[in-house]
Parts: sequence; C-alpha cells; structure tokens
Amino acid sequence: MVESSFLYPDGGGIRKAITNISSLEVPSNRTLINYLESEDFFYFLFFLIKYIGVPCFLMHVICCLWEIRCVRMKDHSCPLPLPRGNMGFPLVGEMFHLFVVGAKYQRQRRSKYGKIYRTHMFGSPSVAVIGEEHVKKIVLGEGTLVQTRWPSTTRRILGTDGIVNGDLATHCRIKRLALKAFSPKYIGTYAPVIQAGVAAHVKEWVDQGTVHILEKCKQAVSKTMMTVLLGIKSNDPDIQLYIQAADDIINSILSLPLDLPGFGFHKGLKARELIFNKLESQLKSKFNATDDELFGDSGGEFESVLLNILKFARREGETEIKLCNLQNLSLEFIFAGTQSLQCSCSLVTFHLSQNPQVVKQCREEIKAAGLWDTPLTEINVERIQSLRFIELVAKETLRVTPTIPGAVRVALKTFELGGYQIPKGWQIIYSIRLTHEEAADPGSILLPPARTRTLKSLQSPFAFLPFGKGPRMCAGKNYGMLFLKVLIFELVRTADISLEGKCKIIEVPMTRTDKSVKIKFTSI
Ligand code: HEM
Repeated sequence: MVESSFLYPDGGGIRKAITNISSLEVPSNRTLINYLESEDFFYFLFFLIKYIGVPCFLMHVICCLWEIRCVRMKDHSCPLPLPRGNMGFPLVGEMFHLFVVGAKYQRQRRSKYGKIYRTHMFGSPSVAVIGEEHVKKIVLGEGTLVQTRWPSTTRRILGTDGIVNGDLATHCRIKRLALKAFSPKYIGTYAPVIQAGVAAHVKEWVDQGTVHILEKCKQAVSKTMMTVLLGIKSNDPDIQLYIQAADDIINSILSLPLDLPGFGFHKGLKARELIFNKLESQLKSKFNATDDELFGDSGGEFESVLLNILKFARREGETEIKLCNLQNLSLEFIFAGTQSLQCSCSLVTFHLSQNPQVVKQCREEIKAAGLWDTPLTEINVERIQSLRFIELVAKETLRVTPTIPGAVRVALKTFELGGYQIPKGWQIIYSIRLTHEEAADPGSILLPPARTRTLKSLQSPFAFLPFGKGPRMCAGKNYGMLFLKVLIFELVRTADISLEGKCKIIEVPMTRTDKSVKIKFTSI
C-alpha cells in the first residue's frame, strides 16, 4: 500500500485511469450514455485534466509571461512597433523548433509573419531579416547600426587578435592584409597546391568507385587548407594530428564552455595549443629574419597565406603584425573556412550527379578551351578561371544550397527596419538562404546555368550573397570559389557522376549532404 501511494500519490486513481485508458473500448453491452456517466469515464477525464490539461495550461501561461517579458524589452522611447513573431519557450526560445523542423521553421515563420519577424535564438531576443533591401541595411550597417559578436566560447578558442573577434581597428588592419593575400594576384600562387590536391583526391574517388562524399570532401579540403593557409606541408609526419586538431576546434566552437577532460571545449583548447606551437616554430624565424632574408629568393619553397600576410605588413612598414595575430588568424581560417568549403564541395558534387545536362555543358566548355586532355597539374590556373560556365555552376550551387544559411549581428542602437523597431542589444539574424529564395523561382533545383545569367539573384548584389557582403564579407571567398571551380573541372573531365541510394540534404546549422550520401564515379 505504501508503495502504491508513493507511485500514485492520489491513492491509486491514476493507476485506475491508466488501466481504463488501455481498455478504452466501450463494452458492447453498455450504451455511450452509460459509459459517460460511469466512474471509469470520470477517472479518464480526471487523468486528462490533471496530467495533460493542467501542465499544458501552465506551460501556455509561462510562455505568455515569457512573451510579455521579452516584448517589454523593446525600446519604449521608439514609437515603432516590434516585428510580429513568437518568442518560443522560456530561455531556449525557438531553438528547439529550429533544430527539430530545420530550415522549414524559417519558411513557416516567413509565410506567417513576413520578411522581418521576432524570435528568441541562441539565448537572446532576436529579429530575423530576409530579402535584399533589408539585408543590405544590416550588412552595410556594420560599426554604425550593428556589430558582429560571437559567443564567448568562440572568443576563447579563436582569440581576439584576428579578423573575427578583434576590435574594429584590429579587424580592419588584419582583414585588409588577408584580402590582399587572397587577391587574384596571389591566389594564382596557391593554385598549384589546390590543383595537385584536387587531382589526387578525385583520382582516389574514381578508383574507389562509390564513396561517402561528405567524408571525402572533408579530407580533400582539410589537407589542402593546412598547406595553403598555414604552410603545414602535406608530407609533414604530423599532418593527420593537425587535421584532427582543426576538427576539434570546429567542434568546440559552439560547445559548453567547460574546460574539463572529455568536454569538446577542453579538446578545442588543446587543439589550439597544438596549432599555436606549430605556427610558432614555423614563423618565429620569419619574424626574426632581416628584410633581405624575408624577401629574398624562397628557393622554390611554397609561401602560405600567413607568410604572405607577414610579408605585406613588413613591406608596408607602418602596419604592425604580431605572431599572435597570425596564430589567431590561422584558427579563424580553420573555423570559418574549412567546414564551409567541405560542405560546398559535397553539394557541388551532389548537384552534378543530379544534372547530367549541366555536366555535358561543362565538358563542352572544357573541350572548346582545349583543356580536355591536359593533366590538371599542368594547366595554368588563369585558363580554369576563364571558364565562365563552370563558374556559374559553382555560383548556382551556392545560390540554391548556400552552405552558410545566415549570419548574426547585434544592434548597436535602436533603428528602423521595414517600418519596425530593432531595439538596441537585440540580435539580428540575416538569412542568406531565404534571401536567395525570395529572389528566384521558388523550389528551383540547380537551374541550367545558361538561365541564371538572366536571373535577378546574380544581377542584384544583395540578392546573391553566399559569402555575405559589406565589411564582414568572407575573407576566403576567392580561395573557396577557386577550389570549387577546380573540383568541378576535374570531376566532369574524369568521371560520370551519379547518386547511389538515398539523397539527404541537411540544412541546419550548415547546408551539406548527409554523411550517409554516396556518390558513384564511373571513369570516362
Ligand atoms: C565556399 C566556401 C565558403 C563560404 C560559402 C563562406 C561563407 C562565409 C560567410 C557567409 C561568412 C559570414 C559573413 C557575415 O558575417 O556576414 C564568412 C566569413 C568568413 N569567412 Fe568564409 N566562406 C567560405 C570559405 C572560406 C574560406 C576557404 C576561408 C579561409 C580561407 C574563409 C574565411 C572567412 C573568414 C575569416 C570570415 C570572417 C570575416 C569577417 O568577420 O570579417 N571562408 N564566410
């Protein structure tokens, strides 16, 4: 009896109700009226009200209070209303909705509330913004209306002396140097490493026949990035260790900030130390070198992006650069560049597998340029860069399936957007995915690129923004585009590409093929 009242605090009524529910079928010898008047029905009703109705009602009341609390955080000195929307559940806001429903969540909210709506995401009251005219105001408002702010874990792992988390002055100083290192003039110097890497990986995929494409793209991108960006050679005995460290850094960024063994954040800090030590041993001698030594003949040695940045700063004289800036920058490249490029490569391959007509047109372009039979490593990169159709395929992939679906800012002051107020301190999430969708035929799948020339999205600068826009635009855009173009070039020249089994595209937090997706390569 004691046990029974412990389990069923109302003295066994619930047990009875559960038993009644399991035998809910109304016995044939009793009329419905009899059943409704019976004690069984009373228990059933009691169970529903007490254990489902009351908690749901309380939850509803709590959500209403949460909604009121969040809405009261608006700027009362501003006469404009807040955007329409829903603040979700207390504390977690609409994070569950996003992760359970995926990208459909944003589409549902857009059709319900329009192109500007309020929500609660990543622990802050937020406003989601869609559409070129609104997104333009956000991305160009950096420093005046909004600023980029990453979670504290990102700042602790990546550091605050680089582009992503540096103060405005540091951001501008380092970003200018980074953009120079990725300018068309210098991108050509990295091309041979990209071409050799892509050629070797594509050959391996074709030899294997059928591969899990996301995993293979991860390997291809990581190894090449280590060499080109950080200067860690592909034959370094510890290369796998550094690639693993890069993975740990990416995984730790949005983890719980617990520096305890076994936790992602702890792994991230260890990985950071490993890469910092490697760069210190590689770059210290360059920092201590005289101008003659630094700018003299490199003896055919490959010059990485980081080394080029150091050289630009030294050449300019007044631009100061420290080892910590380059160390932070290396982690930022890993964080911002590796995963986005890996995912984009998996998507480009997937789209090629779905569009044989596009593959055929790429082949015709390559043949017309006289590049069909030349080994990839012997082709001058300018020739690949001049292939416009292949470039359109890369852009079209990023338009239809933008790897990074949006970016986050924080309002520096209360301002107006589309007739609504955006209160100071609120988060602004601008959507790249839905801005692309707004500007194009809804639901289109990799349009034949010939049609994309007339597409509004490629003509209007703020309707096509897979790399963002404005002062915070992607620093590695040229590198990413070149990598994708070289990959498309080599894939269509080498093999027929088809999907094996099911197709599954993941849309949150980054757009990519699912790790189970297999692509079959048949040598031609
Ligand atoms: C196809 C691949 C890539 C895509 C789609 C992509 C996209 C983006 C996007 C959307 C942003 C954020 C813009 C914003 O906040 O408004 C960004 C930022 C950034 N990306 Fe990329 N990216 C790619 C590859 C790369 C690569 C390869 C690198 C490095 C070599 C890189 C380095 C960065 C950096 C450093 C930032 C921060 C810029 C800043 O805060 O000023 N990205 N990228």
